[in-house]
Amino acid sequence: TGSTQPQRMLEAVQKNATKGDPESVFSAIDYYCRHKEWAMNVGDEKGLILDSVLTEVNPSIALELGTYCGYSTVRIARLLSPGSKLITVEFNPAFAAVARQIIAYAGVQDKVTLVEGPSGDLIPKMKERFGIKSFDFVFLDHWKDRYVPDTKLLEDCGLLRKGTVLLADNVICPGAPEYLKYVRNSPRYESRYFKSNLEYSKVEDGLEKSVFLG
Ligand SMILES: C[C@H](C[C@H]1O[C@@H](n2cnc3c(N)ncnc32)[C@H](O)[C@@H]1O)NC(=O)c1cc(-c2ccc(F)cc2)cc(O)c1O
Ligand SMILES: [Mg+2]
Repeated sequence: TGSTQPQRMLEAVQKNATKGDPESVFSAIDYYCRHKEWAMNVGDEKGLILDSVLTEVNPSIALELGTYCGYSTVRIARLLSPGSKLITVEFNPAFAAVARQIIAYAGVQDKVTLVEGPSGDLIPKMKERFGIKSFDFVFLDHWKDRYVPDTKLLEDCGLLRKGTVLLADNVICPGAPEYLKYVRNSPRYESRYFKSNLEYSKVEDGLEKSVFLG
């Protein structure tokens, strides 16, 4: 009955996943999006790269830009150590409403703070609103032409520290060419490209991992 695609994804989760089991939640979404309706989740293939970078970083405080329906929110939150937090930013209220339900169904809501609004407005308020000193990890997955301005904003707001890891989705498809130029040419970042495929497809895409050097 779900009239929108995000609502149909939520239905697929409620029908096929086990409440409180994050793995079953994102697996149900992957199955639905691979076999029924494509959707712009980071997906299972790039998701494995996300998992491995997260396990390496083990962030105490993480930021996600572009929640969409919460697929990567659940993937990230399930790997966080006890007491660690993920702040995720989404400006589309309809997407945020579905994401909240998927996050709750997975049982990771205690680790996640979903903030509704545009990243450009919210990033400057992070310190005061959430008492954050700096982020250990940032997952960029929102409008691709916001990657550079928001990275600069994070720098200017003192929200990055020596060693903060930025991981950017879609640097090939749809593409974030300005962002690749920025992090690859800047002496303040150590950057590496993880080649993969666009979610649920054979088209090339990849994740760019960039360590802020301070
Ligand atoms: C941008 C979206 C992801 C979400 O980001 C929220 N958002 C935006 N700008 C802001 C902000 N400034 N602040 C807060 N939230 C924000 C939005 O509402 C979406 O829910 N992601 C994509 O468009 C996306 C597209 C594709 C894709 C690839 C090939 C195709 F043929 C077609 C589409 C693949 C992907 O993997 C994506 O990630
Ligand atoms: Mg993406």
